[in-house]
Amino acid sequence: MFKSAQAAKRKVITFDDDGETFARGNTHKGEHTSPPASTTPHTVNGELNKTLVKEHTVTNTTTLSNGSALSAVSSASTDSSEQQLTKKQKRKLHHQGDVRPKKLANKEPTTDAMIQKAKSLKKHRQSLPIYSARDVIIQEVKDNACVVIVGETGSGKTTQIPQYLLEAGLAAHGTISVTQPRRVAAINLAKRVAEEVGTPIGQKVGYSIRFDDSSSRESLIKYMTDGIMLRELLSDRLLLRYSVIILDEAHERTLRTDILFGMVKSIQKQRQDMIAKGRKDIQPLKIVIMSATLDAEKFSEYFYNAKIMYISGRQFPVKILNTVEPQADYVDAALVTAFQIHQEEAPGDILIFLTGQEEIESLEKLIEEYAVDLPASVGKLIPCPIFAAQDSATQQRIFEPAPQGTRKVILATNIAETSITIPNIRYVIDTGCHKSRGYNARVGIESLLVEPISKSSARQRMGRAGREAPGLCFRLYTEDSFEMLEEDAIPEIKRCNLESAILSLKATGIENVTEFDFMDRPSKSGLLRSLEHLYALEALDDEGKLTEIGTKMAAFPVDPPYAKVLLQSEKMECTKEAIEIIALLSVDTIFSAPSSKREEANEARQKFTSLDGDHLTLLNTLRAYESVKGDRDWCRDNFINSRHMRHVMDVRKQLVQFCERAGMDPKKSCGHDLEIVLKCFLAGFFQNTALLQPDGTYKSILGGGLTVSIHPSSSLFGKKREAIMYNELVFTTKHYIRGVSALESAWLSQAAPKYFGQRQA
Ligand SMILES: Nc1ncnc2c1ncn2[C@@H]1O[C@H](COP(=O)(O)OP(=O)(O)OP(=O)(O)O)[C@@H](O)[C@H]1O
Repeated sequence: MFKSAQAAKRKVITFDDDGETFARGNTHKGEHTSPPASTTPHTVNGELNKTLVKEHTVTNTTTLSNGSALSAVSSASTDSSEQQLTKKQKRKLHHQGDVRPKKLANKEPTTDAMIQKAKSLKKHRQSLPIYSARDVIIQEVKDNACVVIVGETGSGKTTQIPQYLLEAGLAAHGTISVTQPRRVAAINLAKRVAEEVGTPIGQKVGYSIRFDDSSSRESLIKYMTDGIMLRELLSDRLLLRYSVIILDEAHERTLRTDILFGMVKSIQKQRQDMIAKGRKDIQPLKIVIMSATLDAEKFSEYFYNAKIMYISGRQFPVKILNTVEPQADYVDAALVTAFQIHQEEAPGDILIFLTGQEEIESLEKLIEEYAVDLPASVGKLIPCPIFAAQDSATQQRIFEPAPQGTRKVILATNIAETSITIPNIRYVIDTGCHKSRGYNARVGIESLLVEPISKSSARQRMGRAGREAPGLCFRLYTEDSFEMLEEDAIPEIKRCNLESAILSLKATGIENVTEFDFMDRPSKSGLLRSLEHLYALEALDDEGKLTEIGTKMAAFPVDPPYAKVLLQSEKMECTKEAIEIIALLSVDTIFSAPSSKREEANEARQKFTSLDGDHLTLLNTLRAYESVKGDRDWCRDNFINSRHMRHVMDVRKQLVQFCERAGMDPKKSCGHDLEIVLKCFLAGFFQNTALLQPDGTYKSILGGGLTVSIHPSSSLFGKKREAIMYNELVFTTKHYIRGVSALESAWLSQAAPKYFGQRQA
């Protein structure tokens, strides 16, 4: 690796300049080429933005593609749907346009500035490729119970379609909800659409993510994570407050989205049946499935042969450049490429896709180190990390503009891969890798391994450029390697722990989860293992029915073992401490340890370290933090991440509310008798235990006695205790455990007599 910016400059990565340019439409090689973005003035307006409606032959499909004005409608079916929109009907639509916004108009504190901003964005909205398909989309959604929409990244699906449906009156009987797999997307899309609508966030347009609800009963468009939608199902089994549910980024096939597919499909049917039986108080539910990279036929089939609409056309071209040679070290290659771009390409920020926090932080340091040597004429290069373990406020920093004369380089995991528009991104560097979560149902162990991404992911990554101007996408792998990638990732439901999902299904009244209408069936062993664990947690009874404990557990916004801890804490009179520790565990870590000051940081941490392990160490730290009222200087001096601590306080507040709602007293404390807290955690984590072996290693109780290693970040790293409990076991380079505390082995059978009794039998 090079040691200075000059050296960085000398080392060069060669990219194949014959790379295709994705000027529009789908992403098949060679289909839509145009000259390199950097050398071609983009001739998008007036050509690429136009949208043609034409018939797709085989299935019940409408293709909306580039090349001609909307008036050049050629298909019989879409012809008629467009022609059906006569002036009179258009007026009617306009007239129908939602009665509620009018009522709201008086109440909303819409400022002139907001209205002006919305006006200025109107032109942009109308320049989006999707705009010329507006009326057809509205008509198709009105005419069909379910529609699948496939449109190029950046074409305007996520921000525009909900607004079109709102404008067409489809929120008259309920909110239009848009689900997102990631919270950062939910927040930013809502903010953008609120701006476009011209109202403050949280009113007409809102969002809801775990521990942060910025929506109201008056919200007509609501962006939310798929997890929140599942939670809402617990209190509104027919999702009656929604008139339209848009399941966005459906290609991601997260576990929760897959469960939602089945749930909304069934809810739509139930509502239809009720209406057929004459229920005047029930309205039909519309379902829209969206993505840029989707196996549309499969989704259509699942949703009763739903109508498919293809919308092609992207705003700006993105040229793809593959490396000529495979890269042995993609982090190094990303570093070199970033400096190459910075020194040779036109202004515009860079977005690099990496696999995880550690990699991001190490590249951040390298960039900072080398950027110091850059000549003044080049301007600064400022790294800006984003990964899932950050709190939402930290994640928002990537959206802040870089100071004038500097260039921002965002270092992201695949958290930034779909949905979001990060202003000023012109260059994407795709390492071609991500961390993929796996689950071995036989032994019940999760793994997190670096693996190649799918073609679909590569296209989404590329699509983060070309949203405000032409872009370049540097793929740090060869074109042949791209061709060898899988088309789509394996759905999470086939490779994940299913406990949360099963608990949600049971809590919404689905007794026999094995017969649930899954789009892709999870493995039998995965289902059985999760059912067994829920039984051991006493969430299910001998017949697999949800118990009272299980019902209560499902109401908490945390994974089943944590929910069990909260419930147990009431009996053991340590709810205060249980809430606090769970809140502390909700962030990746509350400690900061810059590599240049690692020793100092370790020393500072000793002050809070408990001999009993991480749970009580965290609690000690919280107590110290509270005693100084969260003073920032104190945090800095003690290497505590103050942002993460504020997030912890926020989560604590929310958990307190959940406990109160469940009729518990969140102030119940065990005082100084902290052994009780560890016993309480054991009620949820009795399976996550390991025993010390004569050779000094630890063997897990789960998975037939695996050798597990305490993670170096744990306060028990290198320590020997008779028995230990952990919150997390993940296979990376070895079986690492995190969130570790010491136990007495005698506590085990007391904590879960059912489980340990069975095992001994
Ligand atoms: N926060 C924002 N700031 C600036 N421009 C934005 C923002 N959000 C959206 N846009 C603009 O609106 C366009 C459409 O964005 P939208 O998210 O609706 O596209 P999409 O088709 O859903 O893309 P994807 O498939 O990548 O999610 C973007 O290309 C960009 O030009």
